[in-house]
Amino acid sequence: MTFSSSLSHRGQRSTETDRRADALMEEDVAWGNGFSDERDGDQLDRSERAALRRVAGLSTELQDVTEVEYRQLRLERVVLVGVWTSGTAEEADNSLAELAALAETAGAMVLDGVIQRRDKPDPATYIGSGKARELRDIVLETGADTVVCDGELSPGQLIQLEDVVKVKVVDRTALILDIFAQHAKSREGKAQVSLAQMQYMLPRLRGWGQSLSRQMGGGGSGSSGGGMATRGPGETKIETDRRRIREKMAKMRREIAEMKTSRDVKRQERRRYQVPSVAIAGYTNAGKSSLLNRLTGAGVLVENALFATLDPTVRRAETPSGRIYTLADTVGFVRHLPHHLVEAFRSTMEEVGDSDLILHVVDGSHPAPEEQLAAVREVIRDVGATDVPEIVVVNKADIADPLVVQRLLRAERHAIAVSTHTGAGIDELLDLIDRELPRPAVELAALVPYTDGGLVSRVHAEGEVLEEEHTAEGTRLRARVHEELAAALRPHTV
Ligand SMILES: Nc1nc2c(ncn2[C@@H]2O[C@H](COP(=O)(O)OP(=O)(O)OP(=O)(O)O)[C@@H](O)[C@H]2O)c(=O)[nH]1
Ligand SMILES: [Mg+2]
Repeated sequence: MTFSSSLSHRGQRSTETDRRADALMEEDVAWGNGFSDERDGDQLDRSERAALRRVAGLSTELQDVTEVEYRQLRLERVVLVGVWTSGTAEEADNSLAELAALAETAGAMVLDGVIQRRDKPDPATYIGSGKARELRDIVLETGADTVVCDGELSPGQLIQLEDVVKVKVVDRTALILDIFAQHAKSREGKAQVSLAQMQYMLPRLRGWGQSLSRQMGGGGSGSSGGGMATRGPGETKIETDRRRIREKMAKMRREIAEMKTSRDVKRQERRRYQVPSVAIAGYTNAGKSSLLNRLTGAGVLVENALFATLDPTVRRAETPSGRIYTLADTVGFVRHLPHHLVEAFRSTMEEVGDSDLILHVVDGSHPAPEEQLAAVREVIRDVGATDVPEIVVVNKADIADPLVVQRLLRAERHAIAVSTHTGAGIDELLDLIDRELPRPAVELAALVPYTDGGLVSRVHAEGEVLEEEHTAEGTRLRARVHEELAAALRPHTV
């Protein structure tokens, strides 16, 4: 392959897809490279991680220096395009604004965004063919190198739209997958994302026949009209690639299952000690990590980028009355979460379903907070977490329209307005958590000798002290505790 051929629009897709396909088929896909399970977000800031990612990406594709510069530029200049099929113009704008935020999170520079009103996406080119040609003009005017579509496109649509606009076309699903890949930190998170990427790419492999066959010196490369499958040696190569990806996926599923087991064990351990668990859920960028920081003082990564958090980070926290509970930060939800990702992240979300209380954080300053609440609830329903009590935490009260905050507080049965920035409402929230946490089952009275002081500390941490008095014989307690602790206290009960 000559460099000039890689500059043709076909070549662009080919080199990109070569790289992705190769990366997927390498024995060790980037996860599992020394990142431990315990890495949970406060170690690297995002620019460092992004820098790490870029270098790692280059090392697999580096062919010559000119090409490196070309690639770096290429990913960063995008034009967005959406098809507006239903709802108001404002909703359509919000959707595109969200796509812009996603693209920026992925490291792209957004140059322009266009929306087309139509009943349904065009089966051939997503937007109508006339609009596709206009889009081509915008691409030329702005010097964009990538078009990002606000939906999931079929392999055929991607290719046909690329043929018109003559730059790379990416859909929302691929974009979200890319962000997930950049941000997954734990071994399990990385494995889940890789699996989801493979699932997304498998049916799209056919369109890459050209590049794959060219790679092995097959005949298909320069021939015109070979956008879809090419026959001959390339076909065989694609079949081999498909089989290898399927094998890799099976292996990954097994490994994910094992990782899940070890996480379940940890969770059961927490259960055994009856530590109540609180999960912070909510739309991406709502302020979940900021809230975790406020409530626990943990230094978890916070930034104004979508999906800053991908792996659940679990912290120990304490209610004002001194009861211990765990507080888990979770990955942000987003509308139209690609189906594969809902599946892939099910295990992460199970944590939400398993918790005793959900703090559902919503950004009160967002133009459509109700939509975000609904989108998150849909996923919560998906993972069967509907029985878990929920507190709606309307965040960013410092910058939100007070009328919107009032509207939300009125509409939600169990809601509180806070600002993690100013700290407003946080004390009330802590009290609310204290009230909502499940009460330990056994109420008892005991006289614990001072020689057994450890037991008293446990009652404070794991149970709920109702009365306490220090007497000559020891500590006199009335408390609610869980079964196991009740058994330990039995010799001293009065
Ligand atoms: N003005 C204001 N900004 C806030 C508040 N809470 C969070 N933010 C900002 O909102 C952005 C997102 O905060 P995060 O805590 O990272 O949000 P998140 O929900 O964890 O986001 P993801 O992990 O990406 O899903 C950051 O820029 C925060 O500084 C608040 O109370 N007021
Ligand atoms: Mg976060």
